[in-house]
Amino acid sequence: MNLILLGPPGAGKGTQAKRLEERFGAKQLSTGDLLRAAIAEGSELGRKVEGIMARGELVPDDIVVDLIAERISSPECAKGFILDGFPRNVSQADALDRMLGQKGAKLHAVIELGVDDEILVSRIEKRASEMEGAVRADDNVDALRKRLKVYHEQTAPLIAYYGEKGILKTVDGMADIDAVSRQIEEVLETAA
Ligand SMILES: Nc1ncnc2c1ncn2[C@@H]1O[C@H](COP(=O)(O)OP(=O)(O)O)[C@@H](O)[C@H]1O
Repeated sequence: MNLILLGPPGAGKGTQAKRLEERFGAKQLSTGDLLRAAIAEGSELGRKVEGIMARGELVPDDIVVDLIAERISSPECAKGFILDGFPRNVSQADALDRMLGQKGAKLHAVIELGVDDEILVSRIEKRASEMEGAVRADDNVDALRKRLKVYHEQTAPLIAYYGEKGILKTVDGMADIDAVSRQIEEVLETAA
């Protein structure tokens, strides 16, 4: 099962990706998590992306495309993958298409979690206040606004991109976590 979870920051992609991982044995690949791990390690890559991420901007395509290309063919993805945070623009989606073409693999579905901007801002503020000292560098209101702007300008066009390919499934991301999971299971049954 090869899936993409699409949706704005704070839509709950990570939470649903973890649940899908348990359910199907497919591997969650979160570019945000991979980049944060590189920063935590203090690697050259981490140093390169740290400031960009803190500002809520996108890191260069070649960096995230390489991160994904490396993992998608690894044994951990033997049962498939759940992409969370990638692709984030059309050029990344085209790169993914080429990668999958080379492997002879295909995407089963792209699941869009639909959420209102206002609800997102309050979710992120809540996340920031709950995490206190451990807050992510980009979980402040300015960076969030920037991330939402980038989402609308660069990532939202992927809704039409995958809609045209006939593999887009939209669920209501504002429902509670279990209800979102159930909706995803339902749309996957029809996608199989
Ligand atoms: N596919 C990607 N392309 C470019 N930058 C990315 C990508 N994935 C993650 N990032 C960087 O990591 C940051 C955090 O991403 P992520 O963890 O997915 O959080 P969120 O969905 O809450 O914004 C982004 O704002 C961006 O700087």
